[in-house]
Amino acid sequence: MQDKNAFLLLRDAKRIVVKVGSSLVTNEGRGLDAAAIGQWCEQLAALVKDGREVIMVSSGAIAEGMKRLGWAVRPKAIHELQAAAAVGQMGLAQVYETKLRENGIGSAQVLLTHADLADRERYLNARSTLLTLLQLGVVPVINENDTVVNDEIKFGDNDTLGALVANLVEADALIILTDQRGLFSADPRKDPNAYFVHQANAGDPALEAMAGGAGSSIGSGGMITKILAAKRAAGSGASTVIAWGREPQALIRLSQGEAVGTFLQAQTQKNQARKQWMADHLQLRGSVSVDDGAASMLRDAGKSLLPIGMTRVSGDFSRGDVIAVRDASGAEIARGLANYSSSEARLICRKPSSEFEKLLGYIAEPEMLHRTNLVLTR
Ligand SMILES: Nc1ncnc2c1ncn2[C@@H]1O[C@H](COP(=O)(O)OP(=O)(O)O)[C@@H](O)[C@H]1O
Ligand SMILES: N[C@@H](CCC(=O)OP(=O)(O)O)C(=O)O
Repeated sequence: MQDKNAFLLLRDAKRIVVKVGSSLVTNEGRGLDAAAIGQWCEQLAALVKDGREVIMVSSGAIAEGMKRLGWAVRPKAIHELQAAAAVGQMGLAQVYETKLRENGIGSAQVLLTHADLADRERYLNARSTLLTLLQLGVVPVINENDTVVNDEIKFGDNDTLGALVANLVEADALIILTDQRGLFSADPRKDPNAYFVHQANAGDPALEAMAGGAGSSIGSGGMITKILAAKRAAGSGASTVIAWGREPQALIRLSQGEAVGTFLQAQTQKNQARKQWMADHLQLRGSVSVDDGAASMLRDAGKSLLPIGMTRVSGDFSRGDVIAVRDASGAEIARGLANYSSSEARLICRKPSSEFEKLLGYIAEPEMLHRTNLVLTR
């Protein structure tokens, strides 16, 4: 179902992932566009001050590295691209840090690879670090960790990375800023008759037929990766906007519900998507049984599960595995991602968090299952 003016949904978007492409960030490869980055940072800061949580996914490391190394032509050799990314990332992080600080907001650099998100434990680590940063009011600035990935295993374009980050933190919206006003029925660089698409359903196959590849030599994915990113983001309930990065105050205007760019609406609700994801993990790795107090905290008070409320740990599972929670009668009441492995859980079962350090030698989280990582199944 499509809303009459779906952009209005963005007024309630609490957690937003913004993605900017290489051509915008580096002024078509001429060098980091500090003024443009400054304007996005000013808007990100205003959104944080308005109580929103924002994550910036920024490309541009390779293009900026090439500029700094004096390379006019994009190298073909992977190790040279990786070297350029390492050089350029320094500049990228520096500009974001400066511009966000000038607006009174802290920033953090996070470099991710596909392997980080495919591995359950690293996935959970990335997720809790990002959620902690958001809670602290800090803006994470994310890019792919280009120096350690090769062609076969990289995201390649940051549109995909933006969508995976939106999935990871369960964002309400993904805003992709690019060098076009949004999606057209065909590449406007090639087809002067292409018409503008105001809004559509994310995942509509007709959109894939409209979208072409990159229009410039700087960008890498083109419109097709943005359409596929919108489909992927919709999987966890996030709608996507594709808008022109130089549109004045685009982020602020979008957050006020104004129609700027193309809106690709997610068809599933966030909670539903999460439940589905958990339900699909049928192969449970284990379970924990809980006492009546903990069961009621989970079921009735919407709280996390603390080890002190656990009575028994069953199975052999690792941090990040999906496990079931059973009440005193043995019935499953919830499932979620374990913060501790089964052997660690056995050590801290029935214990208060003040004792975790003594028992484990460290403390990861006070909860066995955090509220944001669990769904009630009964
Ligand atoms: N249907 C379409 N609508 C709009 N742009 C399109 C379409 N098909 C292909 N493109 C091209 O996609 C380009 C944007 O993608 P890309 O160059 O990868 O930018 P970015 O660096 O922002 O990711 C546009 O400049 C445009 O030429
Ligand atoms: N990680 C790469 C970005 C890859 C890329 O070109 O992405 P994009 O311009 O968003 O299509 C970099 O920082 O250069």
